[in-house]
Amino acid sequence: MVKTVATLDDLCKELREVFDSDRVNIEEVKSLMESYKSNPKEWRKFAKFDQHRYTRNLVDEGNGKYNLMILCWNESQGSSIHAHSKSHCFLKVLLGTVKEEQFEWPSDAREEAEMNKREEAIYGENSVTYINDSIGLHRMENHSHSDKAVTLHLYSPPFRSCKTFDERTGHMSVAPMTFWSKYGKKIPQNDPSTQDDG
Ligand SMILES: O=C(O)CCSS
Ligand SMILES: [Fe+2]
Repeated sequence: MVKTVATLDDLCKELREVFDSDRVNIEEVKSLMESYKSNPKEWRKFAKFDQHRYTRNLVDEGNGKYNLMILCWNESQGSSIHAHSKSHCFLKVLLGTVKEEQFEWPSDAREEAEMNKREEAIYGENSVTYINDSIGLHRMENHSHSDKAVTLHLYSPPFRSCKTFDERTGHMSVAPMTFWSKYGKKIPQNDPSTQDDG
């Protein structure tokens, strides 16, 4: 019997229960996140936008099993192409729409080659998508030129850096995952605790 939740608080509580067991049931987490109908009143205290790049705002550290965070994307802001450090990545759209472009892993790290884009998809409000490294890489973007977007992400286990890739060459770098705010409070950006302490 798939549980449903009515509020963001209920979702946080149910997620803690679900992740109490050691095995992650991907479909169970996806349907739980899908059952929550986005209510800006419940998440706007986490929703901080920045003119320069999308923001990452920690909501819950899930007993150390996952990080739950709210990402805020101004018009046309997007991520780099990235992997998820062998973790599960669940993403729910809370406001607006986001475009996901999925890529193959670069075939050979030694030679420069344009990365293979496999497919792209647009996700609207309340939809949920899932990826992990065995599925591939992706880039997320708020492709709207007029509307903001807000997304809810769950990474399990939490990770503090991830591999990013240059689309033209396949060149890989490692990027630290920092938080713009934690539990609704902005963190001074030179504060080492901005690091994702996953
Ligand atoms: O956590 C990040 O910064 C990547 C957002 S797309 S899953
Ligand atoms: Fe991602």
